[in-house]
Amino acid sequence: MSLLLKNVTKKFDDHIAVNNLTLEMPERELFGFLGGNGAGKTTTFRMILGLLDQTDGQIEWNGEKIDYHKSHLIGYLPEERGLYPKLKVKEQLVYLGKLRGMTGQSALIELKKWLDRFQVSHYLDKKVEELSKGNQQKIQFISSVMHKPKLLILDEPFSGLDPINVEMLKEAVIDVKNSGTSIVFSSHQMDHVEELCENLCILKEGNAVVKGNLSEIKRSFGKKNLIIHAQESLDFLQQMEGVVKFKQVIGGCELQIMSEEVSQIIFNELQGKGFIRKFELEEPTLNDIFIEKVGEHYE
Ligand SMILES: Nc1ncnc2c1ncn2[C@@H]1O[C@H](COP(=O)(O)OP(=O)(O)OP(=O)(O)O)[C@@H](O)[C@H]1O
Repeated sequence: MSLLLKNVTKKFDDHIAVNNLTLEMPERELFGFLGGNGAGKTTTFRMILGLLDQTDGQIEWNGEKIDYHKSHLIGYLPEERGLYPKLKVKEQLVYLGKLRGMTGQSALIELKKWLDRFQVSHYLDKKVEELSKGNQQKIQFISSVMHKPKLLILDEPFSGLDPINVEMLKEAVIDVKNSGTSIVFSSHQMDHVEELCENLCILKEGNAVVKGNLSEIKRSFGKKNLIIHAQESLDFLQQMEGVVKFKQVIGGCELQIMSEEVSQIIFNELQGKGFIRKFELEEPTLNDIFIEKVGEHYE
């Protein structure tokens, strides 16, 4: 059951929010969807779910159009979190579970299981407005997965969470994937995508500027990172051919180089100088790729 987007375009009046996007997202995988603010991620999600009509192109999941309101097989964590503040967690999530085809009893069992897992069992009878933003997000996540969807769309699931809760949610997302759910998620945090996804797409102003398998994307990027620690200044390296970026760090420098061959030339240059403590060649990070392709800095 893979998700297929074929030449999908969305226009808002004259503005093209998503431009001729073609993607195949493999089933039972975590697929990363990246892009700067306003790149078109949420618009794409809303089109996948049938909450917004595309201007052009086709979107199919298992060969069919998705209607989020009718399908019990879909889960969605929207960017603008949408729980009712005045309702208690229990009444609200049991109600939402029933909308997704669960019995009241099975919804309550699942809810308790998840609350327990997230170490917030005592929130069962609390009103949503009494919970912190991060804890509200955990509840919203539970509402998107408790009916065991086959396709799960998470719009920036980790935003606003502290590092401990980020780890907790990451583990939950991996478990949901391992239980057979296909997951698409957006994030501005490259390290999360790097850690979780095999395949991804980077959008820039509605266009896919990078897409495919993460390892292949890194390999085909060509440029590498080189970390050198030395006792003496390495400033002279910035003048060398093939050095794209040079950054001084404590104890040495970090370079971006055109190719692996350049590291050999630098290695030869430094040989015999006798003051090198560390010489490490690394693949580019997703952050490096994002900065080059989108032209903005993300940490
Ligand atoms: N209902 C709408 N009417 C008009 N323009 C819209 C509408 N929804 C989105 N847009 C425009 O479409 C573009 C894509 O927006 P979208 O919300 O999909 O971006 P995003 O990648 O999710 O951004 P962010 O990371 O900031 O959440 C933006 O230029 C936005 O202003």
